[in-house]
Amino acid sequence: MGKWFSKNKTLRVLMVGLDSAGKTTTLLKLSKKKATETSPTVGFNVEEVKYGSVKFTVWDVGGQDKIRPLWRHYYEDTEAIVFVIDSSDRDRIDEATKEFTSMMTNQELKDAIILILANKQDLPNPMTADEITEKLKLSSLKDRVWFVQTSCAISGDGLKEGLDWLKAHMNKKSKK
Ligand SMILES: Nc1nc2c(ncn2[C@@H]2O[C@H](COP(=O)(O)OP(=O)(O)OP(=O)(O)O)[C@@H](O)[C@H]2O)c(=O)[nH]1
Ligand SMILES: [Mg+2]
Repeated sequence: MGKWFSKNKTLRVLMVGLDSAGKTTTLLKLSKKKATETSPTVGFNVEEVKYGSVKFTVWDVGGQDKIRPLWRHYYEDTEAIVFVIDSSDRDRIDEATKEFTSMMTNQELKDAIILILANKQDLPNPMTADEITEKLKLSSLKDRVWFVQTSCAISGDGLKEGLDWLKAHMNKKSKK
């Protein structure tokens, strides 16, 4: 139990999802860096995000299809996955589901909690949290702790709620 109760625990968070979902924009917003125009991530970005008494180390990995095989190199010791979705992109939700489902079979991630960010809620007619829950087949996941949070990475709407959820559930996990 020791490490979970230590005061200054840093939580390792891995942020993945299809290209252009809004991962880097989310990271910039969380780290309060000046939001600049992002370009597609080739490789990764990492930032320490301080949130109240908790520190998160957030890894943001590029999501273009050719570099998705690199995601797995970041799995080790990941305590939380943040899977970011462009909620306005109905054409690519099946592709997102495929990547998500395949990730879920990886043993290294079996204990990681899962926050889905249903991002780009500011665009017209976005998929709702319920629709995304259904598309990603989240209810069929066994023994996983997951949650869908709607967000807009540009305004920051929903990001605080996402961090609150991560914080609450990582603590809960520790009390098992
Ligand atoms: N309208 C809107 N646009 C967003 C939002 N989040 C990100 N974007 C835009 O979407 C585009 C892609 O955002 P990125 O953060 O670079 O996407 P990414 O997931 O890091 O993409 P890769 O690095 O290629 O994997 C940029 O033009 C962002 O400004 C959002 O919540 N709403
Ligand atoms: Mg990026």
